[in-house]
Amino acid sequence: MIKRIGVIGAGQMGSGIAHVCALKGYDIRIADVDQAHLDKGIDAIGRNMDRQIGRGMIRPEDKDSALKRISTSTDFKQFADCDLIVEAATENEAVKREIFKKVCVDLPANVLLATNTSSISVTRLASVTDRPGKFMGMHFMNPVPMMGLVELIRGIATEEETFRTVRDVVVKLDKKPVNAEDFPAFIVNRILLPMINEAVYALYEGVGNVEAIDTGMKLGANHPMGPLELADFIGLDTCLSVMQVLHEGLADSKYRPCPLLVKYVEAGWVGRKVKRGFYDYSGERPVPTR
Ligand SMILES: NC(=O)c1ccc[n+]([C@@H]2O[C@H](COP(=O)([O-])OP(=O)(O)OC[C@H]3O[C@@H](n4cnc5c(N)ncnc54)[C@H](O)[C@@H]3O)[C@@H](O)[C@H]2O)c1
Repeated sequence: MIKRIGVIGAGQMGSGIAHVCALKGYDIRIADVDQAHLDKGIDAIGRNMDRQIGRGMIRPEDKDSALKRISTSTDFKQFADCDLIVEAATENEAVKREIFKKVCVDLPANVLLATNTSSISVTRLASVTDRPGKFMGMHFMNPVPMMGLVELIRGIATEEETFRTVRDVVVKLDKKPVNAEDFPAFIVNRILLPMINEAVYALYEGVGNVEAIDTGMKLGANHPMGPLELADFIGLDTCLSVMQVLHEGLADSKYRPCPLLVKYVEAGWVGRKVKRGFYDYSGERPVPTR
């Protein structure tokens, strides 16, 4: 039975996961590289809960009790009394491998580990831990409080009990679990990210400008967000990492990341989180950059 959940990474996904788990009564411990990232994550949780209060989805007292259930530290030792740890750090395999090696030091053997990776092999990440049987993929969607789906991915060694326990948590969070096999980018991003990459190619080749491409897909395909707006929301660094995993993992040129996407990431224009991506977010309204 899971009561206490550790979250590694206080970015948009880690803070979202902590948010929904705390509202459902789980005690939460969050870690990040420094206190500034942790404080930013806690601020985001508070702001997003205020938005839910404004929409009548939760009560102010729900926010207060959920925030009291969350603690933060840069030290992984805080996870010693957790039942499950969900890793939601930067989408970079080397970073995640280091985290999983480090978190296993002195961690009680019964603690389950999950990764929120968008694309990286769950089996490979599990292999650096001391407990591949107690490891699996738990892929939440962004923004976590709004999105109803969680992809569940078994690594080759994942034990049935691990899978059932993590699945129960997802159901308790009122999210719909779907099972995906451990192939690069699983189901949702295998389909979504090549579409986003294609939109960047359309921009790169001058088929349309940012506004035309996003309006085209919103009104022409009934998508709630245009692909470039969505890319900025996901984070262009994450989009590029997923395309690289698809390209390398499936060895098919159809997944080649668009050079313009690479350039934006090289420039540090990684989307909404830095106020600059395919749109400029520094003013009151997003302004297309091309
Ligand atoms: N952005 C999305 O739409 C989305 C959706 C689903 C899954 N994901 C996945 O979730 C994960 C996080 O993505 P995000 O969008 O929250 O990224 P983000 O850039 O918003 O946050 C990443 C956080 O990880 C922290 N971090 C980096 N190295 C760390 C370390 N060694 N120890 C502890 N913390 C560390 C960073 O400081 C940062 O706060 C990635 O694996 C990503 O692929 C993202």
